This record gives sequence, C-alpha cells and structure tokens, in this order.
Amino acid sequence: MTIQEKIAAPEPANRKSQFAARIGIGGPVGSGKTALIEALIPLFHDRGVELAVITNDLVTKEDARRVQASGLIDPERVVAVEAGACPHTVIREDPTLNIAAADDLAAKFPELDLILIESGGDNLASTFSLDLVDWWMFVIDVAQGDDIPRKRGPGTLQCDLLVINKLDLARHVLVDAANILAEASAIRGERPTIGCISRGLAERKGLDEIVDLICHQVLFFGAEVPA
Ligand SMILES: Nc1nc2c(ncn2[C@@H]2O[C@H](COP(=O)(O)OP(=O)(O)OP(=O)(O)O)[C@@H](O)[C@H]2O)c(=O)[nH]1
Repeated sequence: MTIQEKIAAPEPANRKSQFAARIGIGGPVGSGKTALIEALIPLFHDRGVELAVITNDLVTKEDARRVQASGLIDPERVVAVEAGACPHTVIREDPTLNIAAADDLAAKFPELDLILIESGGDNLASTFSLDLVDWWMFVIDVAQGDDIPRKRGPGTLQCDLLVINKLDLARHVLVDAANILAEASAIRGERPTIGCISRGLAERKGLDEIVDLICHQVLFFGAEVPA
C-alpha cells in the first residue's frame, strides 16, 4: 500500500488510537537504546507499522544521524532533540521540546502509527512524563552489573517494559542471565521484563517479543498476546 493509499484508507478497525502512539525508550548510557531501535524498525515494518524516531542527545545529533544513515528508515522520519545539560528534564520535568518534535512529525506524516522517543543516556533514575509518552520501556544491560534490578531505580521499577540487553555478554562478565531476569521479574510484579540481544555477533534475541508486546499493549486491539 502506498503512503497516499494509506492516508486515504480508513483507520484499521483494531487500531487503539487515531493518533500515532508515543513510546519512550530510556536507560543508562550505552545500554543499547539506539541499537534496539535499529533492530526494531524492520520488525515493525514487517507488521505494517509506520513509525518515526526522535532521539535525545546532550549537545549533539549523533544518535539521529546514526539512525538516519542506517538505511532502515526515511531519514526525514528521524528527528534529533538536543537535551542540554540534563537528559531527565526534557523527558520528564519539561518535555515541551520533545512534544513539539512529536507533534511536528505527526503533522508531517499523518500515516504514522508509532513515534519512538529515545532519551539521552542517563542513570537508573530517568522516567518519562506521561504528557510525552503513552508507554515507555527502560533498557539496561548485563555488563553494567547483575545487581541493577536489585537497586530498584525508578526507571527499572516504573517502566511498562524492562529490557535487559546484551545477554550475549552475560557469561563474559560472569553474570547469570537467568538470575538477573528472575530478580527483575520479582521486583516488577506483573509488569513484563524481556531479555534481549539487540546487536553484536550473537543471534538476536527478544526482539519479536518486544514488538508483539507493543502491538498488543499499545497499538492494536486483538493483537496476538505474547507468551
Ligand atoms: N554485545 C552486545 N553489544 C551490544 C548490544 N546492543 C548494543 N550493543 C553495543 O553497545 C554499544 C552501545 O550501544 P548504543 O545503541 O549506542 O547504546 P545507547 O544506549 O543508545 O547509548 P547512548 O545513546 O550513548 O546512551 C555499542 O557498541 C553497541 O554495538 C547487544 O545486544 N550485545
């Protein structure tokens, strides 16, 4: 279906909102947020989900340029917000810049189903304002220490989905992958945790589960419930 046909077509009956859903992706520096976005784009594409990306860096447009150059997505659908000194502020206390960037994308590309908003890399305390996003995930990785879930940071506790990335590195950094996943699930109660390999030499892992969960919880009524 061309973009013009899609704009002209009625909303899919099962789409939860007439507006593009806004999903936040937060987490510590280097945990693999951008790599996760790059891995998810083709999977959303396969499911017919039209998406755009907003990245937040402190004083550069590095992440946006990387996604624009990836060849995975129309570069016009990738926008950079420069967060300045405090990456928390622009996703939580005053998300005005990000809201404006998302509104601009939604106006320019009315066919969008989803806008992914990657926060600047930060610590375990970052959370997203619900004025900015409908749903958000937090990405940590095993190489940052197997005690991160036990530290019960607001990011790991409050997110809608906790992603524990770089499972391929677990044995190299003497982390018991099953144990860190179990501890994370224990502190998060009903809310999901997914182990993931978003990039690297190892086979990818957890990516279809993440896309299925987003389709089910955020985008579509009746989307398949992940196991
Ligand atoms: N082994 C392995 N490396 C990964 C994985 N995911 C990402 N990486 C690597 O981790 C490093 C950081 O990845 P990024 O995607 O840049 O991390 P980020 O969270 O976006 O970083 P900031 O934007 O700086 O906060 C890169 O060298 C990636 O190649 C993974 O699943 N396994």
